[in-house]
Amino acid sequence: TTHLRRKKLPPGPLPLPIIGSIHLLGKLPHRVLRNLSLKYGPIMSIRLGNVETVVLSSPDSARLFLGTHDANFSSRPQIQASEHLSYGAKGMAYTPYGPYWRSMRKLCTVELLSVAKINDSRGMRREEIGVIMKEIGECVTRNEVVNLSETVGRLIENMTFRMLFGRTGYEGADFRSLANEGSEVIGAFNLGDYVPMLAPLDLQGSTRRIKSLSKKYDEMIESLINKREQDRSLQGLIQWILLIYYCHNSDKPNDPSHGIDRKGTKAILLDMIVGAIDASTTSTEWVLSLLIKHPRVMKKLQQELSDVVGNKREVDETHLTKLSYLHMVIKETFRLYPAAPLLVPRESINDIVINGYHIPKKTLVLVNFWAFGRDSKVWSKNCNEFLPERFLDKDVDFRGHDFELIPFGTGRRGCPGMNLGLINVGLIVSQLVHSFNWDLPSGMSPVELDMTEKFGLSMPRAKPLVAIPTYRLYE
Ligand code: HEM
Repeated sequence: TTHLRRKKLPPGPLPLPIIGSIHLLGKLPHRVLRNLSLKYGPIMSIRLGNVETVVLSSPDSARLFLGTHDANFSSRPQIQASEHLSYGAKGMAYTPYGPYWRSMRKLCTVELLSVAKINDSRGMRREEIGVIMKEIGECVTRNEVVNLSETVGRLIENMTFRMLFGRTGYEGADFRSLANEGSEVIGAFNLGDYVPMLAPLDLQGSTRRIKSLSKKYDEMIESLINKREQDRSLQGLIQWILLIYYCHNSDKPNDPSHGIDRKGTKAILLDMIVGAIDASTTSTEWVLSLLIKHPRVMKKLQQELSDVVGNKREVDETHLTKLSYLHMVIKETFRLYPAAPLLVPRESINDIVINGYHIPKKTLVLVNFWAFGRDSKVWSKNCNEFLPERFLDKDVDFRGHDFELIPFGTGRRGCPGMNLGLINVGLIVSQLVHSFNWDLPSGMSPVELDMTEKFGLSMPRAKPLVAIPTYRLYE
Protein backbone atom coordinates (compact mmCIF):
# COMPACT_ATOMS: atom_id res chain seq x y z
CA THR A 1 0.00 0.00 0.00
CA THR A 2 2.87 2.41 0.69
CA HIS A 3 3.95 1.76 -2.86
CA LEU A 4 0.50 2.64 -4.17
CA ARG A 5 0.25 5.73 -2.03
CA ARG A 6 3.64 6.94 -3.21
CA LYS A 7 2.48 6.73 -6.78
CA LYS A 8 -0.76 8.64 -6.30
CA LEU A 9 -0.97 11.66 -8.60
CA PRO A 10 -3.03 14.71 -7.69
CA PRO A 11 -6.67 14.53 -8.86
CA GLY A 12 -7.58 15.70 -12.33
CA PRO A 13 -9.55 14.95 -15.49
CA LEU A 14 -9.15 11.51 -17.04
CA PRO A 15 -6.84 11.71 -20.03
CA LEU A 16 -7.75 10.42 -23.48
CA PRO A 17 -5.34 8.05 -25.20
CA ILE A 18 -2.43 9.76 -27.01
CA ILE A 19 -3.52 13.40 -26.62
CA GLY A 20 -4.36 13.26 -22.91
CA SER A 21 -6.37 16.37 -22.04
CA ILE A 22 -4.65 18.83 -24.35
CA HIS A 23 -7.84 19.25 -26.38
CA LEU A 24 -9.55 20.82 -23.34
CA LEU A 25 -7.25 23.86 -23.17
CA GLY A 26 -8.86 25.91 -25.94
CA LYS A 27 -7.95 29.48 -26.77
CA LEU A 28 -7.83 30.79 -23.19
CA PRO A 29 -6.14 28.00 -21.19
CA HIS A 30 -5.92 30.04 -17.95
CA ARG A 31 -9.74 30.21 -17.83
CA VAL A 32 -10.23 26.54 -18.68
CA LEU A 33 -7.66 25.41 -16.11
CA ARG A 34 -9.25 27.59 -13.49
CA ASN A 35 -12.66 26.05 -14.07
CA LEU A 36 -11.16 22.57 -13.87
CA SER A 37 -9.42 23.47 -10.61
CA LEU A 38 -12.78 24.39 -9.07
CA LYS A 39 -13.70 20.75 -9.57
CA TYR A 40 -10.37 19.00 -8.85
CA GLY A 41 -8.68 21.35 -6.39
CA PRO A 42 -5.72 23.73 -6.21
CA ILE A 43 -3.18 20.96 -6.87
CA MET A 44 -4.46 19.27 -10.00
CA SER A 45 -2.84 16.90 -12.42
CA ILE A 46 -3.68 16.96 -16.10
CA ARG A 47 -1.94 14.99 -18.77
CA LEU A 48 -0.99 16.92 -21.89
CA GLY A 49 -0.13 14.31 -24.48
CA ASN A 50 2.73 12.35 -22.92
CA VAL A 51 3.57 15.07 -20.45
CA GLU A 52 2.49 14.71 -16.84
CA THR A 53 1.43 18.20 -15.75
CA VAL A 54 0.55 19.71 -12.39
CA VAL A 55 -1.47 22.91 -12.24
CA LEU A 56 -1.28 25.04 -9.10
CA SER A 57 -4.28 27.30 -8.60
CA SER A 58 -3.94 28.76 -5.11
CA PRO A 59 -1.30 30.78 -3.23
CA ASP A 60 -0.90 27.93 -0.69
CA SER A 61 -0.16 25.37 -3.36
CA ALA A 62 2.28 27.74 -5.06
CA ARG A 63 4.03 28.35 -1.71
CA LEU A 64 4.44 24.60 -1.27
CA PHE A 65 5.95 23.97 -4.71
CA LEU A 66 7.79 27.20 -5.49
CA GLY A 67 8.60 28.21 -1.91
CA THR A 68 9.25 25.12 0.23
CA HIS A 69 10.38 22.98 -2.71
CA ASP A 70 11.74 25.68 -5.03
CA ALA A 71 14.99 23.78 -5.62
CA ASN A 72 13.11 20.85 -7.08
CA PHE A 73 10.92 22.96 -9.38
CA SER A 74 13.56 25.30 -10.78
CA SER A 75 13.97 23.80 -14.21
CA ARG A 76 12.12 24.62 -17.41
CA PRO A 77 10.59 22.26 -19.96
CA GLN A 78 12.40 21.89 -23.27
CA ILE A 79 10.06 22.97 -26.02
CA GLN A 80 10.56 23.40 -29.76
CA ALA A 81 10.15 27.17 -29.53
CA SER A 82 13.13 27.51 -27.19
CA GLU A 83 15.12 24.86 -29.03
CA HIS A 84 14.95 26.91 -32.24
CA LEU A 85 14.69 30.47 -30.96
CA SER A 86 17.26 30.10 -28.17
CA TYR A 87 19.78 28.12 -30.22
CA GLY A 88 19.21 24.97 -28.16
CA ALA A 89 18.56 26.47 -24.72
CA LYS A 90 21.59 28.82 -24.88
CA GLY A 91 19.76 31.72 -23.23
CA MET A 92 18.35 31.87 -19.75
CA ALA A 93 14.56 31.86 -19.59
CA TYR A 94 14.07 28.42 -21.16
CA THR A 95 17.35 26.84 -20.12
CA PRO A 96 17.24 23.80 -17.81
CA TYR A 97 18.48 24.26 -14.25
CA GLY A 98 22.24 23.77 -13.97
CA PRO A 99 25.63 25.49 -14.20
CA TYR A 100 25.02 27.06 -17.64
CA TRP A 101 21.72 28.60 -16.54
CA ARG A 102 23.37 29.81 -13.32
CA SER A 103 26.13 31.65 -15.15
CA MET A 104 23.66 33.22 -17.59
CA ARG A 105 21.53 34.29 -14.67
CA LYS A 106 24.54 35.86 -12.99
CA LEU A 107 25.47 37.66 -16.18
CA CYS A 108 21.96 39.12 -16.32
CA THR A 109 21.54 40.11 -12.71
CA VAL A 110 25.08 41.37 -12.11
CA GLU A 111 26.12 42.85 -15.46
CA LEU A 112 22.91 43.78 -17.24
CA LEU A 113 19.97 44.39 -14.95
CA SER A 114 21.64 45.68 -11.79
CA VAL A 115 20.30 48.82 -10.13
CA ALA A 116 23.39 50.73 -11.30
CA LYS A 117 22.92 49.70 -14.94
CA ILE A 118 19.22 50.55 -14.81
CA ASN A 119 20.04 53.98 -13.40
CA ASP A 120 22.57 54.56 -16.17
CA SER A 121 19.74 54.59 -18.70
CA ARG A 122 17.51 56.98 -16.79
CA GLY A 123 18.23 59.94 -19.07
CA MET A 124 17.51 57.83 -22.11
CA ARG A 125 14.09 56.87 -20.77
CA ARG A 126 13.27 60.52 -20.11
CA GLU A 127 14.21 61.44 -23.69
CA GLU A 128 12.17 58.64 -25.23
CA ILE A 129 9.11 59.50 -23.15
CA GLY A 130 9.55 63.14 -24.18
CA VAL A 131 9.35 62.16 -27.85
CA ILE A 132 6.07 60.33 -27.29
CA MET A 133 4.59 63.13 -25.18
CA LYS A 134 5.25 65.56 -28.00
CA GLU A 135 3.63 63.21 -30.46
CA ILE A 136 0.53 62.91 -28.28
CA GLY A 137 0.48 66.69 -27.92
CA GLU A 138 0.18 66.92 -31.68
CA CYS A 139 -2.78 64.54 -31.57
CA VAL A 140 -4.44 66.87 -29.04
CA THR A 141 -3.98 69.82 -31.39
CA ARG A 142 -5.36 67.87 -34.33
CA ASN A 143 -8.15 66.36 -32.23
CA GLU A 144 -7.07 62.80 -33.06
CA VAL A 145 -7.44 59.52 -31.23
CA VAL A 146 -4.32 57.77 -29.96
CA ASN A 147 -3.80 54.04 -30.25
CA LEU A 148 -2.37 53.64 -26.77
CA SER A 149 -1.45 49.97 -27.23
CA GLU A 150 0.63 50.79 -30.29
CA THR A 151 2.13 53.95 -28.79
CA VAL A 152 3.16 52.28 -25.54
CA GLY A 153 4.52 49.28 -27.45
CA ARG A 154 6.63 51.53 -29.67
CA LEU A 155 7.90 53.55 -26.71
CA ILE A 156 9.01 50.44 -24.81
CA GLU A 157 10.54 49.02 -27.97
CA ASN A 158 12.58 52.21 -28.46
CA MET A 159 13.68 52.22 -24.84
CA THR A 160 14.71 48.57 -25.06
CA PHE A 161 16.60 49.13 -28.28
CA ARG A 162 18.54 51.99 -26.80
CA MET A 163 19.21 50.14 -23.58
CA LEU A 164 20.66 47.19 -25.47
CA PHE A 165 22.29 48.84 -28.49
CA GLY A 166 22.91 52.40 -27.36
CA ARG A 167 20.89 54.01 -30.13
CA THR A 168 17.39 53.98 -31.56
CA GLY A 169 16.42 51.37 -34.10
CA TYR A 170 17.81 50.36 -37.44
CA GLU A 171 15.80 49.83 -40.59
CA GLY A 172 14.39 46.32 -40.53
CA ALA A 173 15.11 45.65 -36.86
CA ASP A 174 11.57 45.10 -35.67
CA PHE A 175 11.77 44.10 -32.01
CA ARG A 176 8.11 44.53 -31.32
CA SER A 177 6.72 42.02 -33.78
CA LEU A 178 9.51 39.65 -32.73
CA ALA A 179 8.41 40.01 -29.11
CA ASN A 180 4.72 39.60 -29.95
CA GLU A 181 5.20 36.59 -32.14
CA GLY A 182 7.80 35.13 -29.78
CA SER A 183 5.34 35.34 -26.91
CA GLU A 184 2.66 33.65 -28.99
CA VAL A 185 4.76 30.69 -30.15
CA ILE A 186 6.50 30.20 -26.80
CA GLY A 187 3.23 30.39 -24.86
CA ALA A 188 1.20 28.21 -27.22
CA PHE A 189 0.64 24.59 -26.29
CA ASN A 190 2.31 23.19 -29.37
CA LEU A 191 1.01 19.67 -30.01
CA GLY A 192 4.42 18.47 -31.18
CA ASP A 193 5.91 19.23 -27.75
CA TYR A 194 3.37 17.02 -26.01
CA VAL A 195 2.72 14.24 -28.51
CA PRO A 196 6.12 13.51 -30.08
CA MET A 197 4.64 11.02 -32.53
CA LEU A 198 2.62 13.84 -34.06
CA ALA A 199 5.54 16.29 -34.18
CA PRO A 200 6.66 15.42 -37.73
CA LEU A 201 3.16 16.20 -39.05
CA ASP A 202 3.23 19.72 -37.57
CA LEU A 203 -0.57 19.80 -37.63
CA GLN A 204 -0.88 23.37 -36.31
CA GLY A 205 1.96 24.69 -38.46
CA SER A 206 3.73 25.77 -35.25
CA THR A 207 7.10 24.26 -36.10
CA ARG A 208 7.18 26.02 -39.44
CA ARG A 209 6.24 29.27 -37.76
CA ILE A 210 8.90 28.86 -35.08
CA LYS A 211 11.59 28.06 -37.63
CA SER A 212 10.77 31.02 -39.82
CA LEU A 213 10.71 33.33 -36.79
CA SER A 214 14.08 32.06 -35.61
CA LYS A 215 15.57 32.57 -39.06
CA LYS A 216 14.25 36.12 -39.11
CA TYR A 217 15.64 36.74 -35.64
CA ASP A 218 19.04 35.32 -36.47
CA GLU A 219 19.45 37.55 -39.53
CA MET A 220 18.38 40.61 -37.60
CA ILE A 221 20.56 40.02 -34.57
CA GLU A 222 23.62 39.02 -36.62
CA SER A 223 23.39 42.29 -38.48
CA LEU A 224 23.03 44.23 -35.23
CA ILE A 225 26.02 42.51 -33.62
CA ASN A 226 28.08 43.12 -36.76
CA LYS A 227 27.18 46.80 -36.68
CA ARG A 228 28.31 46.98 -33.08
CA GLU A 229 31.55 45.20 -33.89
CA GLN A 230 32.24 47.75 -36.63
CA ASP A 231 31.37 50.74 -34.49
CA ARG A 232 32.80 50.32 -31.03
CA SER A 233 31.61 53.77 -29.97
CA LEU A 234 28.07 52.45 -29.60
CA GLN A 235 27.17 52.00 -25.94
CA GLY A 236 24.33 49.94 -24.52
CA LEU A 237 24.26 46.63 -22.70
CA ILE A 238 25.56 44.86 -25.82
CA GLN A 239 29.04 46.15 -24.94
CA TRP A 240 29.02 44.16 -21.70
CA ILE A 241 27.75 41.00 -23.30
CA LEU A 242 30.34 41.21 -26.07
CA LEU A 243 33.11 42.02 -23.62
CA ILE A 244 32.40 38.82 -21.76
CA TYR A 245 32.06 36.93 -25.01
CA TYR A 246 35.45 38.16 -26.28
CA CYS A 247 37.13 37.41 -22.94
CA HIS A 248 35.78 33.93 -22.93
CA ASN A 249 36.89 33.26 -26.45
CA SER A 250 40.41 34.64 -26.19
CA ASP A 251 42.10 32.82 -23.28
CA LYS A 252 42.34 36.06 -21.33
CA PRO A 253 43.38 35.39 -17.73
CA ASN A 254 40.52 37.53 -16.42
CA ASP A 255 37.88 35.43 -18.14
CA PRO A 256 34.70 35.94 -16.10
CA SER A 257 33.86 32.40 -17.27
CA HIS A 258 30.23 32.93 -18.08
CA GLY A 259 30.89 30.40 -20.82
CA ILE A 260 29.03 32.44 -23.41
CA ASP A 261 29.57 31.89 -27.14
CA ARG A 262 28.10 33.55 -30.23
CA LYS A 263 24.89 31.56 -29.97
CA GLY A 264 24.65 32.29 -26.27
CA THR A 265 25.08 35.98 -27.01
CA LYS A 266 22.21 35.92 -29.45
CA ALA A 267 20.00 33.81 -27.18
CA ILE A 268 20.48 36.06 -24.17
CA LEU A 269 19.66 39.11 -26.30
CA LEU A 270 16.45 37.41 -27.35
CA ASP A 271 15.49 36.83 -23.71
CA MET A 272 16.11 40.48 -22.96
CA ILE A 273 14.14 41.68 -25.97
CA VAL A 274 11.11 39.46 -25.42
CA GLY A 275 11.25 39.84 -21.61
CA ALA A 276 11.57 43.59 -21.66
CA ILE A 277 9.11 44.44 -24.41
CA ASP A 278 6.36 41.92 -24.01
CA ALA A 279 5.60 41.90 -20.29
CA SER A 280 6.13 45.63 -19.73
CA THR A 281 3.93 46.60 -22.69
CA THR A 282 1.16 44.22 -21.69
CA SER A 283 1.21 45.44 -18.08
CA THR A 284 1.15 49.11 -19.07
CA GLU A 285 -1.72 48.51 -21.47
CA TRP A 286 -3.83 46.90 -18.73
CA VAL A 287 -3.09 49.60 -16.16
CA LEU A 288 -4.19 52.28 -18.63
CA SER A 289 -7.30 50.31 -19.62
CA LEU A 290 -8.33 49.90 -15.99
CA LEU A 291 -7.74 53.59 -15.23
CA ILE A 292 -9.85 54.67 -18.20
CA LYS A 293 -12.55 52.19 -17.24
CA HIS A 294 -12.58 53.48 -13.64
CA PRO A 295 -12.67 57.32 -13.68
CA ARG A 296 -12.79 57.48 -9.88
CA VAL A 297 -9.42 55.72 -9.64
CA MET A 298 -8.01 57.81 -12.50
CA LYS A 299 -8.97 61.06 -10.73
CA LYS A 300 -7.50 59.90 -7.47
CA LEU A 301 -4.21 58.95 -9.15
CA GLN A 302 -4.10 62.27 -11.00
CA GLN A 303 -4.65 64.05 -7.69
CA GLU A 304 -1.72 62.14 -6.19
CA LEU A 305 0.43 63.17 -9.16
CA SER A 306 -0.59 66.82 -8.67
CA ASP A 307 0.32 66.58 -4.98
CA VAL A 308 3.63 64.76 -5.34
CA VAL A 309 4.94 65.95 -8.69
CA GLY A 310 3.11 69.26 -9.04
CA ASN A 311 1.30 70.55 -12.08
CA LYS A 312 4.24 72.41 -13.55
CA ARG A 313 6.62 69.46 -13.82
CA GLU A 314 7.03 66.16 -15.62
CA VAL A 315 7.16 62.93 -13.63
CA ASP A 316 10.69 61.90 -12.80
CA GLU A 317 11.90 58.41 -11.84
CA THR A 318 12.74 59.68 -8.37
CA HIS A 319 9.05 60.44 -7.81
CA LEU A 320 8.02 56.83 -8.28
CA THR A 321 8.71 55.63 -4.74
CA LYS A 322 6.59 58.48 -3.38
CA LEU A 323 3.53 57.61 -5.46
CA SER A 324 1.82 55.19 -3.09
CA TYR A 325 -1.56 55.18 -4.83
CA LEU A 326 0.12 54.47 -8.18
CA HIS A 327 1.80 51.52 -6.49
CA MET A 328 -1.60 50.17 -5.36
CA VAL A 329 -3.07 50.68 -8.84
CA ILE A 330 -0.25 48.65 -10.36
CA LYS A 331 -0.62 45.87 -7.78
CA GLU A 332 -4.36 45.70 -8.38
CA THR A 333 -3.75 45.48 -12.13
CA PHE A 334 -1.27 42.62 -11.71
CA ARG A 335 -3.83 40.85 -9.53
CA LEU A 336 -6.63 40.95 -12.11
CA TYR A 337 -4.71 41.15 -15.41
CA PRO A 338 -1.31 39.55 -14.87
CA ALA A 339 1.08 39.99 -17.79
CA ALA A 340 1.92 36.26 -17.60
CA PRO A 341 -1.27 34.40 -16.57
CA LEU A 342 0.48 31.03 -16.13
CA LEU A 343 3.83 32.66 -15.23
CA VAL A 344 6.59 30.79 -17.10
CA PRO A 345 6.32 26.97 -16.93
CA ARG A 346 8.58 25.08 -14.54
CA GLU A 347 9.73 21.47 -14.63
CA SER A 348 10.52 19.21 -11.66
CA ILE A 349 14.05 17.90 -11.32
CA ASN A 350 13.55 14.81 -9.11
CA ASP A 351 10.68 12.59 -7.98
CA ILE A 352 9.06 14.09 -4.91
CA VAL A 353 6.07 13.42 -2.65
CA ILE A 354 4.07 16.51 -1.71
CA ASN A 355 0.88 16.40 0.39
CA GLY A 356 0.80 12.64 -0.20
CA TYR A 357 0.90 13.10 -3.98
CA HIS A 358 3.63 11.58 -6.08
CA ILE A 359 5.13 14.15 -8.45
CA PRO A 360 7.47 12.38 -10.90
CA LYS A 361 10.60 14.03 -12.19
CA LYS A 362 10.16 16.00 -15.41
CA THR A 363 6.61 16.93 -14.46
CA LEU A 364 5.51 20.19 -16.09
CA VAL A 365 4.35 22.66 -13.44
CA LEU A 366 1.99 25.48 -14.42
CA VAL A 367 1.15 28.15 -11.88
CA ASN A 368 -2.24 29.58 -12.73
CA PHE A 369 -1.55 32.94 -11.15
CA TRP A 370 -4.50 34.39 -13.08
CA ALA A 371 -6.81 32.16 -10.98
CA PHE A 372 -5.41 33.50 -7.67
CA GLY A 373 -6.79 36.95 -8.39
CA ARG A 374 -10.27 35.60 -9.06
CA ASP A 375 -10.45 33.58 -5.83
CA SER A 376 -12.81 35.00 -3.18
CA LYS A 377 -11.09 32.90 -0.49
CA VAL A 378 -7.93 34.87 -1.14
CA TRP A 379 -9.24 38.36 -1.93
CA SER A 380 -12.73 38.30 -0.34
CA LYS A 381 -16.10 38.55 -2.05
CA ASN A 382 -15.19 41.65 -4.02
CA CYS A 383 -12.29 39.86 -5.74
CA ASN A 384 -13.63 40.69 -9.22
CA GLU A 385 -13.75 44.43 -8.52
CA PHE A 386 -10.91 46.76 -9.46
CA LEU A 387 -10.28 48.33 -6.06
CA PRO A 388 -6.70 49.53 -5.44
CA GLU A 389 -7.71 50.61 -1.91
CA ARG A 390 -7.87 46.96 -0.87
CA PHE A 391 -4.09 47.20 -0.39
CA LEU A 392 -4.47 49.96 2.22
CA ASP A 393 -5.12 47.40 4.93
CA LYS A 394 -3.66 44.34 3.24
CA ASP A 395 0.09 44.39 3.41
CA VAL A 396 0.91 42.32 0.34
CA ASP A 397 3.87 42.97 -1.90
CA PHE A 398 4.50 41.63 -5.41
CA ARG A 399 8.21 40.90 -5.22
CA GLY A 400 7.86 37.16 -4.63
CA HIS A 401 7.46 36.80 -0.86
CA ASP A 402 3.68 36.95 -0.63
CA PHE A 403 2.33 34.10 -2.70
CA GLU A 404 -1.06 35.80 -3.18
CA LEU A 405 0.66 38.20 -5.57
CA ILE A 406 3.49 36.74 -7.65
CA PRO A 407 3.21 38.44 -11.09
CA PHE A 408 7.02 38.18 -11.39
CA GLY A 409 7.17 34.60 -10.13
CA THR A 410 9.40 33.83 -7.20
CA GLY A 411 12.55 32.08 -6.01
CA ARG A 412 15.55 31.05 -8.08
CA ARG A 413 13.65 31.49 -11.34
CA GLY A 414 11.83 34.67 -10.37
CA CYS A 415 11.97 37.49 -12.91
CA PRO A 416 15.42 39.14 -13.03
CA GLY A 417 13.95 42.16 -14.86
CA MET A 418 11.43 43.10 -12.18
CA ASN A 419 13.00 46.43 -11.20
CA LEU A 420 13.32 47.55 -14.80
CA GLY A 421 9.79 46.36 -15.60
CA LEU A 422 8.35 48.28 -12.66
CA ILE A 423 10.16 51.47 -13.66
CA ASN A 424 8.92 51.18 -17.24
CA VAL A 425 5.31 50.61 -16.22
CA GLY A 426 5.26 53.19 -13.42
CA LEU A 427 6.97 55.91 -15.39
CA ILE A 428 4.95 55.56 -18.57
CA VAL A 429 1.58 55.28 -16.84
CA SER A 430 2.19 58.22 -14.53
CA GLN A 431 3.56 60.45 -17.28
CA LEU A 432 0.64 59.66 -19.60
CA VAL A 433 -2.06 60.39 -17.04
CA HIS A 434 -0.25 63.33 -15.45
CA SER A 435 0.02 65.20 -18.75
CA PHE A 436 -3.28 64.20 -20.32
CA ASN A 437 -6.87 63.32 -19.62
CA TRP A 438 -8.13 60.35 -21.64
CA ASP A 439 -11.61 59.79 -23.04
CA LEU A 440 -12.92 56.91 -25.07
CA PRO A 441 -13.77 57.59 -28.73
CA SER A 442 -17.27 57.92 -30.25
CA GLY A 443 -18.78 58.89 -26.91
CA MET A 444 -18.23 55.40 -25.54
CA SER A 445 -18.75 55.35 -21.77
CA PRO A 446 -16.00 53.90 -19.54
CA VAL A 447 -18.07 50.87 -18.48
CA GLU A 448 -18.40 49.88 -22.13
CA LEU A 449 -14.63 49.48 -22.62
CA ASP A 450 -13.95 45.94 -23.81
CA MET A 451 -11.51 44.04 -21.59
CA THR A 452 -11.20 40.77 -23.52
CA GLU A 453 -7.76 39.15 -23.36
CA LYS A 454 -5.64 37.04 -25.71
CA PHE A 455 -3.48 34.16 -24.53
CA GLY A 456 0.26 33.65 -25.07
CA LEU A 457 3.27 33.59 -22.81
CA SER A 458 1.81 36.99 -22.00
CA MET A 459 -1.83 38.01 -21.95
CA PRO A 460 -2.36 41.22 -23.93
CA ARG A 461 -5.64 42.91 -24.77
CA ALA A 462 -7.47 41.24 -27.64
CA LYS A 463 -8.26 44.66 -29.16
CA PRO A 464 -5.99 47.69 -28.96
CA LEU A 465 -6.77 50.43 -26.46
CA VAL A 466 -7.62 53.68 -28.23
CA ALA A 467 -8.47 56.96 -26.48
CA ILE A 468 -8.67 60.70 -27.04
CA PRO A 469 -6.20 62.87 -25.13
CA THR A 470 -6.73 66.41 -23.86
CA TYR A 471 -4.18 68.53 -22.00
CA ARG A 472 -4.37 68.30 -18.26
CA LEU A 473 -1.41 70.40 -17.16
CA TYR A 474 -0.67 73.48 -19.17
CA GLU A 475 -4.11 74.93 -19.76
C1 HEM B 1 6.12 44.07 -15.85
C2 HEM B 1 7.13 43.43 -16.36
C3 HEM B 1 7.46 41.95 -16.20
C4 HEM B 1 6.70 40.89 -15.73
C5 HEM B 1 5.27 40.92 -15.21
C6 HEM B 1 7.54 39.71 -15.82
C7 HEM B 1 7.15 38.43 -15.42
C8 HEM B 1 7.99 37.31 -15.39
C9 HEM B 1 7.62 36.01 -14.87
C10 HEM B 1 6.26 35.64 -14.29
C11 HEM B 1 8.69 35.18 -15.00
C12 HEM B 1 8.78 33.70 -14.59
C13 HEM B 1 9.21 33.63 -13.14
C14 HEM B 1 9.19 32.27 -12.51
O1 HEM B 1 9.31 31.23 -13.20
O2 HEM B 1 9.07 32.22 -11.25
C15 HEM B 1 9.75 35.96 -15.62
C16 HEM B 1 11.00 35.48 -15.95
C17 HEM B 1 11.94 36.18 -16.67
N1 HEM B 1 11.88 37.53 -17.02
FE1 HEM B 1 10.38 38.81 -16.58
N2 HEM B 1 8.75 40.06 -16.34
C18 HEM B 1 8.76 41.42 -16.58
C19 HEM B 1 9.81 42.18 -17.09
C20 HEM B 1 11.02 41.67 -17.52
C21 HEM B 1 12.11 42.46 -18.08
C22 HEM B 1 12.09 43.97 -18.23
C23 HEM B 1 13.10 41.56 -18.42
C24 HEM B 1 14.47 41.78 -19.04
C25 HEM B 1 14.95 42.83 -19.52
C26 HEM B 1 12.64 40.24 -18.06
C27 HEM B 1 13.36 39.07 -18.26
C28 HEM B 1 13.02 37.83 -17.75
C29 HEM B 1 13.85 36.62 -17.88
C30 HEM B 1 15.18 36.53 -18.61
C31 HEM B 1 13.18 35.59 -17.19
C32 HEM B 1 13.64 34.14 -17.03
C33 HEM B 1 14.38 33.94 -15.72
C34 HEM B 1 14.86 32.52 -15.50
O3 HEM B 1 14.31 31.58 -16.07
O4 HEM B 1 15.83 32.34 -14.73
N3 HEM B 1 11.39 40.34 -17.52
N4 HEM B 1 9.30 37.26 -15.84
